Amino acid sequence: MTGTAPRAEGPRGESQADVRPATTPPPDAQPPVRHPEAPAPGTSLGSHYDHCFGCGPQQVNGLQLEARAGEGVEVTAEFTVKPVHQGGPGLAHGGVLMSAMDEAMGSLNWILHTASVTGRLETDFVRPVPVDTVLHIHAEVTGVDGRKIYCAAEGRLGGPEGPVAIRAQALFIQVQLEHFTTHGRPQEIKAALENPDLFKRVRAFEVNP
Ligand SMILES: CCCCCCCC/C=C\CCCCCCCC(=O)SCCNC(=O)CCNC(=O)[C@H](O)C(C)(C)COP(=O)(O)OP(=O)(O)OC[C@H]1O[C@@H](n2cnc3c(N)ncnc32)[C@H](O)[C@@H]1OP(=O)(O)O
Repeated sequence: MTGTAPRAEGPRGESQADVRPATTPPPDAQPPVRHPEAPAPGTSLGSHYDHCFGCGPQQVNGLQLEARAGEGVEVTAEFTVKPVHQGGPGLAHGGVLMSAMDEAMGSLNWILHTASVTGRLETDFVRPVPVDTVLHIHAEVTGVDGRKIYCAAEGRLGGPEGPVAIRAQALFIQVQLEHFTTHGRPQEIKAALENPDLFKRVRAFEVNP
């Protein structure tokens, strides 16, 4: 009996011939460029939104990730795994670890001076990550193709040179400020727009990309 061959399609319905890992830059992607007004290497990037699960200081059960600018189009960040982040007993939840990688790669926006959101995120979990561990994350942009921003990140245990526990690749898509104002719940958008620093900072990306 001959079975039906599985459909050879990519995540967005591409044919097999077009399938390439969606988070790997195509050969004609441009190398990323550090924006001239990007924060100086070593500078803390701060939170893009106080209530963000990834970086918001007011989100007490969030990740409270603090990223710093690197020399290139890269950032470093430390994530301390707390009991509230558990999956298995005494171990970090995989989805929480993915969030930390997502947030670290999202903070590359400040280095490129653009606003972008995650379109696709792929993760390899290499080692378990116990509660109380500090995950040392390094994230970088690997290529830019129009609105598509290709990123990669690693999380290491015990120090920036420690063993790799998690690897991620992502495709971020550049968006306008209206992405947030159109889709976000009105009460949070209103409050965010009343924060003039945040609004100016993000709007500046569109005026001076
Ligand atoms: C006043 C308030 C102020 C607040 C402002 C704060 C700003 C702070 C600055 C920065 C924020 C940083 C935040 C970091 C947080 C961590 C990051 C997250 O977790 S973000 C949340 C999770 N992600 C989403 O919710 C996206 C949901 N998806 C969408 O909204 C759309 O699908 C979107 C925008 C991603 C794309 O939609 P389209 O209509 O704009 O564009 P199309 O044409 O569909 O895609 C453009 C290209 O990208 C490819 N593409 C899109 N998604 C893809 C996918 N999943 N896989 C492969 N390719 C994909 C497409 O094939 C297309 O490629 P081709 O130009 O034709 O070559």
